[in-house]
Amino acid sequence: MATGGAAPTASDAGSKKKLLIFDSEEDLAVSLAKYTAELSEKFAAERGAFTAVLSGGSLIEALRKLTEPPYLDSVDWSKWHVFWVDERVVPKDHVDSNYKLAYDGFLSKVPIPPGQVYAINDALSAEGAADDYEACLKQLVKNGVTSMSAATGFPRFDLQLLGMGPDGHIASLFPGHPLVNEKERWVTYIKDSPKPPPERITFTFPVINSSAYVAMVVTGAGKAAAVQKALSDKQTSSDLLPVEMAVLQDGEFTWFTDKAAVSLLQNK
Ligand SMILES: O=C(O)[C@H](O)[C@@H](O)[C@H](O)[C@H](O)COP(=O)(O)O
Repeated sequence: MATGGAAPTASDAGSKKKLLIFDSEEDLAVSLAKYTAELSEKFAAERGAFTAVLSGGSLIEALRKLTEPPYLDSVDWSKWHVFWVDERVVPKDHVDSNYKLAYDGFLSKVPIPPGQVYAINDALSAEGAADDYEACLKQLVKNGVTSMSAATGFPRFDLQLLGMGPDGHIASLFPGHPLVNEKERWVTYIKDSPKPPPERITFTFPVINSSAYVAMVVTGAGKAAAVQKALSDKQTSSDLLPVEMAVLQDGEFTWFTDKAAVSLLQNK
């Protein structure tokens, strides 16, 4: 059931998957800022750090309310540690860089200490950058900045803020690509991404699925078919879209959607 006004619809109450449907992208952005600020406060209090993972794409625009009052002043930005779930292997000032996208739209507007923003090493090859990023994560686990999941043996990020492509991909994990089956690596690379640019590094499913919280931010009619497949009651185990493989081991997964994105769902 869709709701009127700014109030979201929550289904699956009680389970660890939630579906929020907003009337507009503006309402979604307001709610996403509140959700993220509350988790930042929770983890800063509990562990003295907040590890936030960003994707590229439209997500960064959806985070814009965090750069405005009240959050600009009320969030303890000094506790934030920022990572990328995937990054294109291009220079950091390149128009395709997810770092540049996030910097221009979000990071340049909030006082996160620059040493706590973990961009890829853009001087390396895709393979080298993935190795380097994984080594950086291992160091941060040792330092206690990033938690480990006792259940999975993979790092447990506090919040992963993810988008989904119209084909159901998340991070740089694309439908039918062998990388979706990676079980050992924390970070890996792809040189034949169907979405340009072709060379990227990406978190693997074991890392995504070890998260404490995931916000899956999906808007627009172009995503409706993938949302329908992912959220319809008739789940099949074969031929899963990457977004359907995002199943948290011990965490809370929240879909932030708008009406267009859920327009093909029967039971809203
Ligand atoms: O580097 C990337 O390409 C992104 O991280 C990618 O995984 C993105 O999140 C989705 O493609 C959704 O992008 P949109 O929200 O722009 O559709």
